[in-house]
Amino acid sequence: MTLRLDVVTIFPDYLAPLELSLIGRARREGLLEVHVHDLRDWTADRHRTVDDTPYGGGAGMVMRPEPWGAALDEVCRSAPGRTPHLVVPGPGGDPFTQATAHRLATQDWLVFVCGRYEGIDERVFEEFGARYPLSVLSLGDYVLNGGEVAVLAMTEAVARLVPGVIGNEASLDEESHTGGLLEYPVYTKPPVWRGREVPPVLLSGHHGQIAAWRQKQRLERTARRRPDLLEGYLDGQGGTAAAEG
Ligand SMILES: Nc1ncccc1[N+](=O)[O-]
Repeated sequence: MTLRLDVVTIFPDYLAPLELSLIGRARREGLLEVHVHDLRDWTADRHRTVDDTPYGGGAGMVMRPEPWGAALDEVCRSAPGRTPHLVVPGPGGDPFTQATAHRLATQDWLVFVCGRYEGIDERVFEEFGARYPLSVLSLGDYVLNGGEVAVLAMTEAVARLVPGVIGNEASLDEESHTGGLLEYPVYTKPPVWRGREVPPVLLSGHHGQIAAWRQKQRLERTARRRPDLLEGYLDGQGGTAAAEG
């Protein structure tokens, strides 16, 4: 079944890049179905108000529950036979990792809820979290002004895992975070550039030596930049990988 993505946002133009390149072609080829909705279409007042002052005081504005309720009631019923998995990007969410991307890529329908301002009235999450699977996910420990940028990142990470979306599936196997290590350095022509040579092993034609060199590079690079990942990888390998060097 084609993966369907719906996005509800007050800045639909922010999601225009989903029309381009990888995602755009996948949509045209029917591998993906993407619908972007303007939350303001579900407001009832002349000013199309989506926010209001926070109960309990404090700075900023909170997104009102009524427009979200009306929007998600309609959007979550727009694909009979499918169950929507709601995804709420937010700085307080569970970490969005490559494993998360793989998990979401197995769903057949993701509905992204893009909050702005200081967030969305909590009762929206209670209401829809009681009816559908709902995940609050974060790209990282920093604060963006809203969920749209995160949705672009998450949809790209998920969509490229859908079979057929990227031409060369083999390249998915050796990327960063596949298998728990960072990727090895890559080189192409010319063999010498500004006096800098390509590592000779890569020109040797010895595939076993090349694979060993690449694995060593992945371990060294991960140890240097992401020791946290290395720990997880070694646990998975029973801690022998480091000993092998
Ligand atoms: N970090 C974030 N800040 C605001 C909205 C969403 C976010 N995120 O990472 O998904």
